[in-house]
Amino acid sequence: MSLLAQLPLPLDRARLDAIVDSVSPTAASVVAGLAGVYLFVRWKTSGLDHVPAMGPTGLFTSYLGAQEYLKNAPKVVQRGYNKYKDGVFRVPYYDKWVVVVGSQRLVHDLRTSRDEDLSAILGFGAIFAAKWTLGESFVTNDYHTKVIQSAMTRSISDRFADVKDEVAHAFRDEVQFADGQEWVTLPGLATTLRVISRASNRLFVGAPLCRDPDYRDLMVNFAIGAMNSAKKINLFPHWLKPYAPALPLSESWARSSQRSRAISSMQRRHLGPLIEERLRQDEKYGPTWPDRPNDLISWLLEHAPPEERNAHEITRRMLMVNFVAIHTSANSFTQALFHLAHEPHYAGPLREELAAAVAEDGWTKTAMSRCVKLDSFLRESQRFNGASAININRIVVNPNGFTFSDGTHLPQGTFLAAATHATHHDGDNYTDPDVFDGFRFADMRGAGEDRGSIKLQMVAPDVKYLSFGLGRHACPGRFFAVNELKLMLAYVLEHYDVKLEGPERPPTEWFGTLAAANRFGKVMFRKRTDV
Ligand code: HEM
Repeated sequence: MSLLAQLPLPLDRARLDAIVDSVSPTAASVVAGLAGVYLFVRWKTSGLDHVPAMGPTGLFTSYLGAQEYLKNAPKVVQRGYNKYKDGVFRVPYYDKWVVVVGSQRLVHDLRTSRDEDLSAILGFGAIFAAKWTLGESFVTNDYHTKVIQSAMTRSISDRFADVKDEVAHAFRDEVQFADGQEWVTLPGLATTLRVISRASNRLFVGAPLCRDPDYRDLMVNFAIGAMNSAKKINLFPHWLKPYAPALPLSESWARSSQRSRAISSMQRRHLGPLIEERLRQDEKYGPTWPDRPNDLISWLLEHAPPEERNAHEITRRMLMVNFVAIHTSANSFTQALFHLAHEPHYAGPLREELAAAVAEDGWTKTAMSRCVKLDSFLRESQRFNGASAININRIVVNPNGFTFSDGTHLPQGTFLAAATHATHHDGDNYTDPDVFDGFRFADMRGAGEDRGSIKLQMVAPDVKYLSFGLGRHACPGRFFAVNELKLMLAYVLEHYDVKLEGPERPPTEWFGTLAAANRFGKVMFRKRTDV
């Protein structure tokens, strides 16, 4: 059976067969020859023979392992973790072996590693096939990360009221009741995506643009297109990746012409005039003119290298930031919403806590940080569901390789990651790890001084809680994300009762290593009468 024929995805078989049939015998021999050389080189040069493998390691048989991994990534990682929890093991991808770090001591080595040894941005770039989905500059200059860490995080308090206002408007627009209708049923993920995109963009570009349906659709479609394309491009070996976007197997969106069109539409129809006006004012008055908007456009312009201080490149950066912000947050919120709808008994204590915090501090960031149960509920949902079987993706860039504190050595070019899902479901780390316990972290924080401690808060990564990564490259957007998610859940709790249509919580959907909230899961909303 050919390798293409073995791809286990929802690919259109008829189209696939047509492509294979249309290839001439000469072209087929050339491709087969190249593939043979590639496989041989890949097999000989991985330099990972000392790392135990999950699945066959033969020249061709490792692809069967890759097929199995694509279908059952969390199970394969779990098997490796059960066996090699104190060390490392490797799992087969179609284009490489990935070394998975199980041991907490070695995960700590990841946390403290230097960029000269392990590259996070190259790891991130590989996962999202950034070269073909977001553009090369995402990897070559990640100044947007510094912007998020500094100006954006500093502005959360100042812009809190705006984001709260947008959350309220967005939910009111989404959850519409006909006359006399008691319950309204909505798709969880799609509804959340629209609310998150508005709330985030209230911070990024302000109103009314954040509400413009055309702007929102361009942003969300870019994010969805990039994600879907990355998943498919990563099924191809490195040498075929440049051609992958042109094949009918991958999203037409990933072709550079389509991507350029998406960026141009956003620039022409929405962001271009705003950015150009901002540049004109900056030129005239310097970067501190009165009423200069405190938003992402201003922050990016302050930090962009000179060659990127133009409408096209800033538009591209805005799309990149939306890409990293929207999917992750929407996924996290939808999972938490499914939990609340599945177990509505959590609503009472959460509402009580919220009412007390708001009575004390009003609708502020300080009030949100008082909501220990709300924080715990969201953190537990991220622990329980996660977004990936493995994360903290790194690539060894030091030509001398990377050596862990237990002496395990990995050569330059090795791709590695931590066993997030298995760590989150390890009975040594959490009591009853496979049970969703919304107030788990609130209970762990206790009632004394530790209650206010940052240690078990949602924003605080540690070796047992890896949803935001770890170390210097831990998610810089997490401070904003957590406040936004709390505001959204707080709004839902205050204004609606929620429940599911059926008895089962919509199961998480897996694509290879990536986990996502169920696309088809629905949530029912009822207006609360006592507010
Ligand atoms: C619940 C929502 C979110 C989750 C679960 C999440 C998760 C993550 C994870 C796992 C990483 C990789 C960390 C590592 O490798 O150690 C990451 C990196 C990153 N995230 Fe988030 N994220 C979220 C929201 C956001 C938001 C709202 C933004 C921007 C406003 C953002 C911007 C970024 C950026 C720029 C990086 C790359 C950091 C670097 O390479 O140094 N994220 N995120």
